Amino acid sequence: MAQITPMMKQYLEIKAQHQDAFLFFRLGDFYELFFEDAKLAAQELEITLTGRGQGEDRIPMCGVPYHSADQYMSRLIEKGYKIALCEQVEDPKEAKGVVKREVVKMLTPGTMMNGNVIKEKENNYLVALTAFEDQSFGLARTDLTTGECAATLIGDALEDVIHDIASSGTKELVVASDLDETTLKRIIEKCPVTVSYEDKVELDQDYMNLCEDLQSEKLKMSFARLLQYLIRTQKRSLNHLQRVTYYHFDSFMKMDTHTKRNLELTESLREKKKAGSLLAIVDQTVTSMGGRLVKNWLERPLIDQSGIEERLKIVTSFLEFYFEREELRDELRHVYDLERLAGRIAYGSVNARELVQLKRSLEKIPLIKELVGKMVPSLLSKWFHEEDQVFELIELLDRSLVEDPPISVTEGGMIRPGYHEELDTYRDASKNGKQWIAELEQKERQETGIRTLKIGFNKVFGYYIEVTRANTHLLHEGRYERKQTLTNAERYITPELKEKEALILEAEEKMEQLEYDLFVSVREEAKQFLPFIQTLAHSISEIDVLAGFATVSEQRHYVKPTFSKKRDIAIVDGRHPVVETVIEKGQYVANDVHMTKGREMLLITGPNMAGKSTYMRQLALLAVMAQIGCYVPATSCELPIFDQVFTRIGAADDLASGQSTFMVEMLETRYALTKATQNSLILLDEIGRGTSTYDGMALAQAIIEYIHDTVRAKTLFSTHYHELTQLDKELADLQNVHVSAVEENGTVVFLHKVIDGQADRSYGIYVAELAELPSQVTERAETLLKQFEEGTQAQWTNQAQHPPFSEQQLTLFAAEEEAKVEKSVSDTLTGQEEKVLKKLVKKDVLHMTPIEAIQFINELQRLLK
Ligand SMILES: Nc1ncnc2c1ncn2[C@@H]1O[C@H](COP(=O)(O)OP(=O)(O)OP(=O)(O)O)[C@@H](O)[C@H]1O
Repeated sequence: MAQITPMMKQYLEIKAQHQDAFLFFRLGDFYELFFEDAKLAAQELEITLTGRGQGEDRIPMCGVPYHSADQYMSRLIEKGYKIALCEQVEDPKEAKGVVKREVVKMLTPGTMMNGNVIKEKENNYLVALTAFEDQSFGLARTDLTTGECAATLIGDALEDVIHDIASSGTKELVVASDLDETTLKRIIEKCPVTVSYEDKVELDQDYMNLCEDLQSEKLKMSFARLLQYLIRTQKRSLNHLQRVTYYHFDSFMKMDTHTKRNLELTESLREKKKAGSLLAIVDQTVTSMGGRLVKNWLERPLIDQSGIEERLKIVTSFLEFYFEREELRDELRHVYDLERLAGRIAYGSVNARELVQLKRSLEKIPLIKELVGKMVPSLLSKWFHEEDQVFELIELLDRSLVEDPPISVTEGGMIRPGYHEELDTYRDASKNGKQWIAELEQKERQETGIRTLKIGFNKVFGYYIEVTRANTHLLHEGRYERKQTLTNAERYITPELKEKEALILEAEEKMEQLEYDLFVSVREEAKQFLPFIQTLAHSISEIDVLAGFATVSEQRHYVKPTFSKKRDIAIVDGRHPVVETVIEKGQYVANDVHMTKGREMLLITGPNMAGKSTYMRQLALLAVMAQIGCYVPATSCELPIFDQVFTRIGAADDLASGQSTFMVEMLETRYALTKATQNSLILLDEIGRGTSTYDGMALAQAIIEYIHDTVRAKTLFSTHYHELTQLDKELADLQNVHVSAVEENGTVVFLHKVIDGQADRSYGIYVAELAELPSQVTERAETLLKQFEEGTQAQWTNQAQHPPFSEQQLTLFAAEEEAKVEKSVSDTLTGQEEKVLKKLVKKDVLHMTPIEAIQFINELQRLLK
């Protein structure tokens, strides 16, 4: 670059400080982006890339208008980028040289307060990770939109850290710049979040009180990193942050990301949508706050029995009162998102309309409280205290704000008459002035005799008297000053009109300013109520979630689970909560699960598609539902409280990490074998199928033996290796079960019923037929199967004599196809036609050029002629 302008110099200096973000550089009415930022933004936002300067020095540039910048910024944030917002911080008229500019705020995925990134029923977490010398980790998280803050410590287990970060809603991770590279890489591989850096870990004096509940220095340090990052990037009040709660990582049922995904807890595997997940079934909430809470609960089921039973007890009570519960839910529907509203009050971004919505929500509280009191009187004091504050806040908002204020806070129309004397005086002045003008209009009409004379207002000329051209001669000479000429009319002013105008405009200007100031003071006053609003929000969310559990339990005929001290599983007529809703009514086959002494492990065999995976997932889902405090789909259900659930079902979701499917399967299995305890649940689906039969079978057996003898966790193991069913003779706690199927007139009927004993066949070829594989393949497979079963497979092991199956079969198909064509062609056609058709059939059309094709058709035509 030959020469850079002073402004570019300023740009480059600021950009150097914000390498990892798009620098939105304010230039007048635009935010401009330069160099690589411009190229990437133009591509991501599909806007035109232009340039600044000439020739070789031309700098790539693109820009977005200031007034519509929000939508562009949100789109970048949604894609995981960060933005440094650089504003002009002095008045350009007063600037000497280049206008002073500063980054006033960072916009990042984890710190957004609004825009598309913020999903109504989802948290938006920013997580800070601190690695300590003793190999332990500290995690602190916050959702800025709600102010929720929490922290935990995790011993030397990166996997646990990853699972905690991966819990849904984490948008951004803050780490120290010297965090070990492999550690960071492993985290990012599993949870692709935006990474940011913060090295300062001293606790800011202003926010000390937030950490009062944190006992250890490590926890405080972890939270301090988060806080320092927020202070540095947000540069504004953070006083809606709530006290940091400590959560013990071990106080929840642990599930790794793979397990959560596989059980389709919060989204379906294929479509990655809520529909088809367990969440879609158990989330019957009617508020956004409730929606977020139920998702959180699903991510972290409880393991403390009293906590679970407290929730179940409430669900039971809600179930007993149908009408009250429905009325309660109707009331809850009118409750606004109090948590996020609290965030906006604290941030100073709340408008009058939202405050009125807050008031209307608060007005619902007394009735909600009364209904809750009828159903669960014992919880009233937990959920609703500080009742006075409800009324105080309602009173404040009612007294100060009109019923239907505008969204804008600068154009007046928000404050209720009678709230402020001075404002009322200005309003009167403005109103009287307008009245005076209306009267003047009448007077002028009479005096001049012009019936069409009118008084109007515009921003440029203020008030004016408008007279059509034809009538201007009727005006008194010298009294009216002409201001504007229109096609058919003239506009005039008079000294007395201008005098009144000054009074009216002054009153209006003062009124708007005063209204704004008054509104800000109401908003400030509302800030005093923040802790109360936040607590209330939490109670409302809990009530909403639990009333929703009662609703779904009633609609779908769930039962209350009980918990076994002996670690027994006794489920009668259990159903898969999601599958039962998608198959035809009455078609779902309920299944029992009995796992007690002597049958701690079930080895499941049965045809493909019979329902093995459904049965396995069903058990895990019932456990999760029970431990979040919901009833479960069964006739009766006794379960242990599981500390962890491990699944190895399906594969191919880790291809991005560059590992083979089989390797991933083994890694996940290792994780289960090393982490599971006697109180865990392990689901292993066809382990070993990713390698050769003997390897696979050997591994499967060894894994079963290891779990049986050493881990002793409750385990479901499905397999197609029927040889493994012999293991029940040696392993005292292993029981064979199978999903039954019957053959009727050559077709297989899947009964989906799981019963004790082993399956005799897999019916894989039958499923292949259902999938309409070419009949040559399935017929050949039948023959091979017979040979295998007759013990003649040995000859197939010699690869040298037999080409690989696919190759041999393909040549076979090709020859057969050709013979068929030749035969059918020769049956009906003349010699020449036959020749043409044969030529056509043999030609490799897909590899011809257009010219070759034309020549070829020409030749065929010639033959026929
Ligand atoms: N208990 C049941 N009642 C009714 N239908 C069921 C039941 N269980 C499973 N199904 C149906 O059968 C389909 C296949 O079930 P699933 O995937 O569990 O079979 P699988 O035995 O694991 O098959 P594979 O061995 O091929 O993986 C399900 O999508 C569902 O539609």
